[in-house]
Amino acid sequence: MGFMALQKCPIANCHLLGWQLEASFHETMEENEHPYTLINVIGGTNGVYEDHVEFLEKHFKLITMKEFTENKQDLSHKIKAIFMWFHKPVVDRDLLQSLPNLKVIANCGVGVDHLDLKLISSFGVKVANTPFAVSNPTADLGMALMLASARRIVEGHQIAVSPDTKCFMADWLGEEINGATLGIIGMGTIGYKVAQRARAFEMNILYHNRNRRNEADEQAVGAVYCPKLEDLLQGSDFVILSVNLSPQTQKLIGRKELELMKPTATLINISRGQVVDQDALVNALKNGVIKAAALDVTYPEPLPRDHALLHLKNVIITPHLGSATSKARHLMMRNMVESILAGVSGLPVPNEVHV
Ligand SMILES: O=CC(=O)O
Repeated sequence: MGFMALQKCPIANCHLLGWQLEASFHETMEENEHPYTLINVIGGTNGVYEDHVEFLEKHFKLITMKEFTENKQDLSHKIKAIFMWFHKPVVDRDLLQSLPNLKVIANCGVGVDHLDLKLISSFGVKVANTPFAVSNPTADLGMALMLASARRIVEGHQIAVSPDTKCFMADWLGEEINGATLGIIGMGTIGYKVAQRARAFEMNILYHNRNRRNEADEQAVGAVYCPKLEDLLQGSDFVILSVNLSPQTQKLIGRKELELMKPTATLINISRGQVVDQDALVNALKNGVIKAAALDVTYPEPLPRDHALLHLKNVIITPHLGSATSKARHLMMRNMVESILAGVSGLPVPNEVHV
């Protein structure tokens, strides 16, 4: 059944890895031994696919947080892995202390800012994430937000469907991204994939990153390194944020940075809401300091319904859709399953996140 579930998965190039791990896992498993996995919620409506649940259930007894909380004494020694789907369950010192045989936490998505990696590692537990599954769809979404904002697609839709619309306006204009300058803050895998896409749209590309990319990478997308963030902010028509959230990137874009941007510029955020000082952003958008913002992430998510960002005409907000494609979600699940199988078998954990 597990292998059938693998075959159903559309991500063909992962079959072998999954199968190998499955086979080696069996070799290390005692007859009838079942490592337990703590899983927060299962069921299609929560985005956990039934075929992957079947696959997990072949190897693990799945325990929900509710079951665990109700029967801690019996279960705590048996649990070897945590399947963390969209930041749940919350992993804190109390939970780690109550799971002495925990080996691995498989986290969906790339961001691990919700995990205390040092604390987890001090318990001898490994963490894995799913960076490759999310990078293409997140970069796509960055482009989609940039285009939607530049071409006023959301406003256009509202006009097209409004019962008050009698005729379409010839003077209702947006901007072209072709020939414009895109500043990419955070040139990791996602940032680089944004650059590849922007290159195809014939944009000029500036980037700012902790480390400069090698010359071949820069040349392949025509990206110019800006060691100083100010230079990127001053020179860009669109600024996209694709950094990890860390103490260094918290409120990286505040009032001072927004004031350095062109009054015609648009800020796009596909990283984490906390990278932007939202009060400063609201002021900048209200006062014409920058032209517009397109945000896939906010702080908190969702924003309170009376939050100013929800009521500004020059803002587009999507509900954290970066990895929200069926292809990405399947691949995330598969990668998590692979990491759990490896972690409980004492094999090197694919996509391990190091402290
Ligand atoms: O937010 C999405 C992720 O962390 O992958």
